[in-house]
Formats: sequence, C-alpha cells, structure tokens
Amino acid sequence: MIDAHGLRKTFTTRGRRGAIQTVEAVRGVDLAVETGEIFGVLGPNGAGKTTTIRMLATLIAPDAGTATVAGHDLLTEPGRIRARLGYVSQAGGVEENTTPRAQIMMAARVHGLARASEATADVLDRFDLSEVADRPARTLSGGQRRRVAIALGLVHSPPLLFLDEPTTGLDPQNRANLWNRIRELRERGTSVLLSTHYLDEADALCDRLAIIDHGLVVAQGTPSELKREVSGDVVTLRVGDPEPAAEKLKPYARETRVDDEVLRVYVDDGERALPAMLRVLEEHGLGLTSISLERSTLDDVFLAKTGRSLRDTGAAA
Ligand SMILES: Nc1ncnc2c1ncn2[C@@H]1O[C@H](COP(=O)(O)OP(=O)(O)OP(=O)(O)O)[C@@H](O)[C@H]1O
Repeated sequence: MIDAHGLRKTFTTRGRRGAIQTVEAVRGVDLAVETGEIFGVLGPNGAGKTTTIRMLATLIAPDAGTATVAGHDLLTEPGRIRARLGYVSQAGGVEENTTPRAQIMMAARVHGLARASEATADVLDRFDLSEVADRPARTLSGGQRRRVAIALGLVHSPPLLFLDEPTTGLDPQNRANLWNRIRELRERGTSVLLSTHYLDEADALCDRLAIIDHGLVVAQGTPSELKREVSGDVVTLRVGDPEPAAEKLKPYARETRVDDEVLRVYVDDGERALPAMLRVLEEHGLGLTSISLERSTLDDVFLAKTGRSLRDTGAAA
C-alpha cells in the first residue's frame, strides 16, 4: 500500500530578528506498509512523524525521495493518490458550530459521492454517532469529536487512512474504544497508517511499526520482532536447587544467571518457552516455588536504538 524510499524534508523559517533557521524534520525515511495492516509510526515529539505522514498524504512535497502510495507515484500522480486516501490531522478539522451530519455530508459531496446522505448515515452509524449527529459539534465530548474527525476522513471509503496521533488527549476508555474502531477498519480491509508517541498503543494496536527519531527510522518490524531483536524476555524462577535447574534449562535460554536462590533465564520469547521450561523442571523433580515472566517493551527497543528512553523524552507511555 505504501513503499517509500529516502523521503526528506527540511523547513526553512525566519526567526524573530530575520535570521534564517532550517530544521531537518525528515532526513531519509524508508517505509513499507502492506495492504490491510495497521502500521504505526512511533516516536517522541518533534521526531518527524507528522511531516512524514503529510508527505505521504500528498499535503506537502518531499525535498527528496520517492514513494508509491495506494498504487500511484507520489511525485507524479498526487491527485490520484488523494482520491484513494483519508487523512485525519491531529487537530481533526471538525467545525465547532456545524453538526457532524452536515460536515460529513459536505465531505461526501466534495468527494463526489452519488449517495452522499446514505454514505453519511452509514459512517455515522459505524462510529456510534447517529444520536449526536444533529447537534453542533461544540456540544460533543472529546471522544465523540475524535470519532467525527475520523468519520470525515472515511466517508468516501478510501482503501488507505492516515491518522495523526488519533488518541492523544483521550481518556483510557475512549482510547480503548477508538482502538476497537481502528481494528474494525482493518477487518473491512482498510490499511491504516497512524502516528503515536504512546508505547502501549504501538504495541497493542499496530501490526507493524517504524520507530522514528530525529527524522530517521531507527527500527521497523512487528512489535514482537522488534522486542525479540533487542532484548528478549526474562523468566525469573525460585527453585530449591538453582544450579542444576539452570543446567537443564540452558537449551531454552540465551543465557542463565543464578543469584542466591533466584534463577534468571533470558529467552527470546517467554510466552512460548514457559510451558516447555515447566515440563523440564517437573520431569527432573526440581521443586519450583515461584515463577514470573517479564517481557521486554518497545521502550527497551527505543533505548537500545537511540540510547535514551522514550518515556524520558517527555512522550507519555
Ligand atoms: N512548517 C514547519 N516549519 C518549520 N518547522 C517545522 C514545520 N513543521 C514541522 N517542523 C519542525 O520539524 C520537526 C518535526 O516536526 P513533526 O511535526 O513532523 O514532528 P512529530 O514527530 O509529528 O511531533 P509531535 O509528536 O510533537 O507532533 C520539529 O522540529 C518541528 O518543529
């Protein structure tokens, strides 16, 4: 759905005293998004997420690089791409004094839909907005307003939807609700590219993701691939005699470590290794008092790739 190579964008602005400042917002981004997946661009504030999305959505022209988006060339066929995508900005583009129905209907007409009112009613229904559809948008809750913004981007049923930080500022319940709506989109075959600075969102919602920092992709893959690559999981066991237990568990481990009565087993995929490890301990009569599994997080990946924690960059986790 998206295949981008070497995208770059530098902004030039004039400071207060007229001095020219340049910001290299995106410094060579490669991205590949498959059809029908939820792809996340994860990074701290200012990493270049919005700029990347805006280039792929044909809203700003890249300084360098090439991309195919929804089957068309970004540089030579932006109009064709535009007809096949939906774009929801961070601000959302919802007009306070107009009703959701009127705004969505207008968007449907702009897209030239023959059955604009049916398409509007359908998208309002899918996003659980029918009951509030005829009130001015300013009277809606934050979660409802965000759903209106997404409905606006979706009324023409595009195969590709861009969502720029869709859940920022929402409470946990509204975030979970929106995650489910986004999953439903995937089930209908829509490809979704979203940006986020939430680690848990990237982990729980995205099929694959690119971690971006200072305008560069520092890692790309499924959440579990990325986590496995950098650190794997740790199984901590308390056993009567840890040394022989460590010996028996070596075939399952990258590394084992014994500290007093505690045995730590470093594995690639803890969830898979755990049943086999338990079987081995039982077979050899190595009495187990407790066992716990600590999984690595995407923050461990960010730390390994950039030398700092995403939590410490000021981004909420
Ligand atoms: N129009 C612009 N003019 C000048 N600088 C810009 C412009 N747009 C973005 N930038 C700068 O480019 C860098 C990347 O910004 P961008 O908005 O792409 O980051 P982001 O990862 O989306 O951040 P956030 O999570 O805060 O939205 C930042 O340093 C930003 O200040």
